[in-house]
Amino acid sequence: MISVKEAKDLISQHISPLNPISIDLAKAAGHTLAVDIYAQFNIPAFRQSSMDGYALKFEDQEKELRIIGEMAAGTTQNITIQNGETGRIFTGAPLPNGADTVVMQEKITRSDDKITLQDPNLKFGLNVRDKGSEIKAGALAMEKGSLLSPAAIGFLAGIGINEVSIYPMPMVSIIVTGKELQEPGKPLAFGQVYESNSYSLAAALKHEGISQISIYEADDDLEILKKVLQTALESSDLVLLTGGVSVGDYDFVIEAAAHCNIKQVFHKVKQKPGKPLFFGTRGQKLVFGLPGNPSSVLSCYYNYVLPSLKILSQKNNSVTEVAAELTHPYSKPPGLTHFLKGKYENGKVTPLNAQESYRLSSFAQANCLICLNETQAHFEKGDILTVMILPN
Ligand SMILES: Nc1nc2c(c(=O)[nH]1)N[C@H]1C(S)=C(S)[C@@H](COP(=O)(O)OP(=O)(O)OC[C@H]3O[C@@H](n4cnc5c(N)ncnc54)[C@H](O)[C@@H]3O)O[C@H]1N2
Ligand code: MOO
Repeated sequence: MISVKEAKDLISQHISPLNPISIDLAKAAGHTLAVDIYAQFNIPAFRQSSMDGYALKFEDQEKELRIIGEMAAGTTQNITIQNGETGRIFTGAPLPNGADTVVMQEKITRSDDKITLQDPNLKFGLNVRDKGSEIKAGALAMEKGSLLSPAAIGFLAGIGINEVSIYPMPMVSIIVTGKELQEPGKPLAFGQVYESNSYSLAAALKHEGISQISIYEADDDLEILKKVLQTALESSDLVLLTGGVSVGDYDFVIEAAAHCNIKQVFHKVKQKPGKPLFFGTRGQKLVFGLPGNPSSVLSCYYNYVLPSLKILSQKNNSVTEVAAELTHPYSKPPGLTHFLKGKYENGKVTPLNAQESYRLSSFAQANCLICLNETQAHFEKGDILTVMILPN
């Protein structure tokens, strides 16, 4: 059995980013940019006013100025002003030729086609957005690796970009195994349990912006599982199986994976929950066999699957690790790393009740996983521990 660290290292050694694709800017939000983007144009493309007012030559500010025309936003024809002249102008409109400054309309007195200024704070170039002042043609607009946030999308649209090269999100298949599984909402017969792993996993994946998720059910039947796994592999970058990775007579994941030419990277990790975790690859495709207990599934998701998504999509999604002070003593046998469901607040962390891996009630209340190292058995109140803050 390998350690948690060895498992994490092995996973990262076997994953590379998905091949970038070009998509419409409008669909790119939440992705990571796969190339540097350079501005093609000066933005603004022309000198424009940032206020409703009057455009003038600054040197004329003391004079009475005659209005010789108007520039509205969107106008395609320019006017030219001479000394002693002004142009009525609106926010976003091009500056008339010859003008260098805009006075706000609140700061003038107008009579017929004449204005006089009362603006002691007027400066040369005031209320003018210079050509290229947002970005100059040829300048680096956004670096490869940047997150396409709403603001980034707006910025790129504003400099005329309509298509971007991004790292795609993986296409994911979830395969839940187990003859005992029943759909929530249906009556529960003797021996059945409600199927919850596909729900928690799909919710976690959607939280990361993954939308292409296929869910399959496979009975505890090797032939069915082989077929389902083969189908899932054909249409996915990442396959998450739950259940069937332990040593029971009906645990077929390892055998089905071998049959589907999945190269085993590891099986079993010195951890609780999630000891029988399996990880394998087929070419660029990744396969996780998550131990079926609902809490093991999620604990392994946050520890191994989420960091893998980060590499595939180049999106910074990882759980944050912080150091926190333990509020109560806690003991465990040495030999396995334990991940406890906990509550983190103001630098302190408290393990919750109901840590068993078949239970999710504590996980549903938790905001973190507390990492208890493999070799240590006793943890005292006040000990400083590593805590993984979970995404909401
Ligand atoms: N003799 C041993 N028995 C077990 C060992 C072991 O080392 N020796 N390991 C235990 C540990 S730890 C875990 S974790 C489980 C993992 O077993 P599997 O991955 O084979 O999972 P299953 O047996 O199929 O299911 C475990 C448990 O989870 C429930 N389950 C499964 N799928 C779902 C689902 N989609 N939704 C809700 N609940 C699910 C299932 O009914 C079982 O109760 O093995 C231990 N045994
Ligand atoms: O490792 Mo299992 O996940 O303890 O129940």
